Amino acid sequence: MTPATIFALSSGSPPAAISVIRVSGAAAHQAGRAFAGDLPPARQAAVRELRNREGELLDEALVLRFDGPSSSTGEDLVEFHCHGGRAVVAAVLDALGRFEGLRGAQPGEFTRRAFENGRIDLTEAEGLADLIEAETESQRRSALAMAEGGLRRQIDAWQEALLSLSARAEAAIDYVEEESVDADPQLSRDCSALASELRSWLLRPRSEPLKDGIKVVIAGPPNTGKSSVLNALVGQDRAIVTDTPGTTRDHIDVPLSLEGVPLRLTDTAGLRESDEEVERMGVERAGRLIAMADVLLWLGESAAPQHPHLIRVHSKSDLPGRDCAPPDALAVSALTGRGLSELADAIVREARQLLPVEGDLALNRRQSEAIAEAEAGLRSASVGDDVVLVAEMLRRARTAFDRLTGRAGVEDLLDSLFGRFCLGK
Ligand SMILES: Nc1nc2c(c(=O)[nH]1)N(C=O)[C@@H](CNc1ccc(C(=O)N[C@@H](CCC(=O)O)C(=O)O)cc1)CN2
Ligand SMILES: Nc1nc2c(ncn2[C@@H]2O[C@H](COP(=O)(O)OP(=O)(O)OP(=O)(O)O)[C@@H](O)[C@H]2O)c(=O)[nH]1
Ligand SMILES: [Mg+2]
Repeated sequence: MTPATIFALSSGSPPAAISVIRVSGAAAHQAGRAFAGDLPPARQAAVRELRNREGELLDEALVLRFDGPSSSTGEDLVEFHCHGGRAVVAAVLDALGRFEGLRGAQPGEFTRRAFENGRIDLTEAEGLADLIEAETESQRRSALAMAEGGLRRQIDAWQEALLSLSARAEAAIDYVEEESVDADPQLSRDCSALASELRSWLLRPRSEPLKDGIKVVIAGPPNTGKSSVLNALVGQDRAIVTDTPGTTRDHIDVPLSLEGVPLRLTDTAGLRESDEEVERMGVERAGRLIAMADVLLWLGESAAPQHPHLIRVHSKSDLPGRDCAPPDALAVSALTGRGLSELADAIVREARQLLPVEGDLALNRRQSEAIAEAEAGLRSASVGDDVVLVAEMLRRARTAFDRLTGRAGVEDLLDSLFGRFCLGK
């Protein structure tokens, strides 16, 4: 059965200067012609009057036609670039809904069709979802590399290598018609080499920190100026500042992008023994947050906790007698702004070490798990002494890659992936 023809507003919510409405599916061209009079040649834009069934003019719009399979969905597709007024968009969507065989699209349904029609694989669809959610430069670059097939091409190369390993194993089986056939040592070595290549990919930083932000926690004794440093870095009065020690209780979380590096800054309660219950709870939380910090900013003179990414801050350096910072600390004043840009630089430097290297593809959890599965198959194949088992292990690795690209066994995850998209994508 041919899938329904779907339509949706693909651009942001009106009012807007222009709104793009897309129609994809077997009935798209017919509906487009009925709506716009006629359609321009494929991949060319033309201005058309859009009229409803009664002949009433709804809008003057730029119209684009794409002929499947050469379209983003792989189906026949029409785009209307309308004036972006609320009523215009509502009238155009309403008119489209009246055409036979057309229905409103679900979120992500255009992309899902692109996947189902083989225009993109699952890793590219994941990249597109991340691209639409990207808020920083590094997120954008990383998502785009995935969306335009960076990982897919790599997987294709691995699949090809696997296929030739499998062919060698199968050939050995066919050659000797015995129950058990000794493995070929060269084949074992080649399996092991491919397994090691996969391992090197698994050892790289993952993509999640790029999306969620590196956790930068500001901690230290009470009244050392932690909340003031947070406010100064963010450039906004987010945390309450008073001269009373113990002001901050609940932690304050602020997303922040510095030089395209995504961060989550957290201000915590000043650490001290307290008889007061709320403060004690705050201090407890601070302890947990310090333990989970990716980067720790430590304010105060007392011994800092052990941390692999520690930045010591000598705060209030504008005050008399606090002019000079210890050699391992940065002199900062939230009041005058002294040292703030050095502090920002230091944070960015530490955070970068925890993020994927620019230009390297970073894997998400699902992708890592599939590659780990393929690696396990290859490792077993490399130590297998019976070539029948070796062939079986290589098949297991191939299946893992098929799941990674969405060629097999992924029905369960399609709804959750495509549900991440906005309507019209
Ligand atoms: N107006 C508009 N802008 C858009 C999109 C869109 O659908 N409409 N896109 C939506 O994702 C993105 C662009 N991606 C696209 C990907 C493939 C094709 C496409 O027609 N591909 C054909 C033909 C390639 C060619 O020869 O130029 C193909 O691959 O066969 C179009 C857009 C972002 N901007
Ligand atoms: N002169 C000067 N005063 C500062 C500076 N930073 C903070 N202060 C003052 O120090 C006091 C405490 O600042 P906060 O930022 O609330 O300190 P805190 O570490 O968050 O304190 P708690 O939340 O109680 O742990 C306030 O009176 C601030 O105005 C600074 O750079 N220079
Ligand atoms: Mg505070």
